[in-house]
Amino acid sequence: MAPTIAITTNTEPSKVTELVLNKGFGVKGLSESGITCLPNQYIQPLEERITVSEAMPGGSIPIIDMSNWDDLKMEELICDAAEKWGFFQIVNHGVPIQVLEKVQEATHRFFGLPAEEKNKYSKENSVSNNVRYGTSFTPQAENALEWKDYLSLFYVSDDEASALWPAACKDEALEYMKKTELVIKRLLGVLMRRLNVTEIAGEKENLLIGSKRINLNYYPICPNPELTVGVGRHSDVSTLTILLQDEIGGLYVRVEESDNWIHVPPVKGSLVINVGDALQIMSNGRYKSVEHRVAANGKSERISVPIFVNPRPEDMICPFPEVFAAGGEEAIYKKVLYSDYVKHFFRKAHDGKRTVDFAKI
Ligand SMILES: COc1cc(/C=C/C(=O)SCCNC(=O)CCNC(=O)[C@H](O)C(C)(C)COP(=O)(O)OP(=O)(O)OC[C@H]2O[C@@H](n3cnc4c(N)ncnc43)[C@H](O)[C@@H]2OP(=O)(O)O)ccc1O
Ligand SMILES: O=C(O)CCC(=O)C(=O)O
Ligand SMILES: [Fe+2]
Repeated sequence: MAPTIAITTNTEPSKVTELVLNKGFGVKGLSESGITCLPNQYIQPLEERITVSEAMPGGSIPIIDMSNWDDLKMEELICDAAEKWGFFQIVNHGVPIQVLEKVQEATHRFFGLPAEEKNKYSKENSVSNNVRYGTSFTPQAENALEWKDYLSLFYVSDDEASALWPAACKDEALEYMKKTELVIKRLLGVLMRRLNVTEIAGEKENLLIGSKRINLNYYPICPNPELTVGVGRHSDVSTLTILLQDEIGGLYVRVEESDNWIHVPPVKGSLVINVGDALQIMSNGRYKSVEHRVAANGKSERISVPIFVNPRPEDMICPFPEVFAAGGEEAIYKKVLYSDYVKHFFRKAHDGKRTVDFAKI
């Protein structure tokens, strides 16, 4: 049910916070309350807004067909894309389309629940830190809020997921995680070969795929999309992110340290893959964890479902020794405890690539 309070640009910030955060309506509740203009705390500074003029026309991140695993050309395309763009899309990846559609339906089902149901999983109310319903990114640290609600699920075991994840989405989220396991291992196998890492087992397996987090992102219709963002510029802190987006579009990726951004067009049945900070660190900067952001939309709601594949929280991460096999290359990142790295990321507002400076020598 939509909240009954009338919200305008000048509604007292505390009233907006009460509704969105404390009562758990999220920005979805704001959007459905009938607001016709954006409350002040969502207005982003000019330099953070997404303008079409910055978007590079014509260019595109690679779309890679994965139907033939023995194809050496495919391996080259994957590694080249991870080095140059940090982003690519995959098609014919082996994850059944029904699994993708079901997790999208489940995402709509979860966000369609009444606010008091969703709010049982807020930071304050959730029985576990591994299940969290929230809004924006880090509302307590942000000067301007972002137009997004999310549910974040940290995977520990099937039993824990069964017991703690919301019934509206747990089976579908788990199935999506399971059915993407093979393609994740294959992608990492390919990426590791170029770094002279021949086997993903033992410690390497922990460092590359030791933990997983799945987020369900919901971007409601926004009354002034040009004044705010769905997600601000950031790079993921994962090893690799597997992202399922719907048909709406709005994800932009920074082009090689320029001020240009490129749109990632929705391709039915595809998955968007991006390198995260942990892999940038472990590859000593060879693979790029690239800034990306999401525009708000004035006409349609949008959902996306990223799986963040990560080291385990207790792992120390640093460049793999194999990367230096050829000699002559110096380490540019030091050893950091992965959970310290993630906490550093979560405790500040989105600020683009500066998170990785935390691990710079
Ligand atoms: C939300 O919008 C987002 C999210 C993203 C995410 C991009 C990613 O790459 S996520 C992948 C991150 N990697 C992992 O989760 C695996 C490793 N996990 C860990 O190290 C730990 O589980 C932990 C995440 C550090 C949490 O450990 P815990 O001991 O429970 O620590 P806390 O003290 O409770 O939390 C630390 C700090 O982080 C905040 N936080 C925790 N979980 C989340 C979450 N799911 N979403 C947002 N924030 C979270 C928590 O509030 C704490 O901050 P305080 O200020 O309260 O101390 C990309 C873009 C987006 O827009
Ligand atoms: O919604 C999207 O397309 C991307 C979301 C994202 O970057 C994230 O959740 O880390
Ligand atoms: Fe991201």
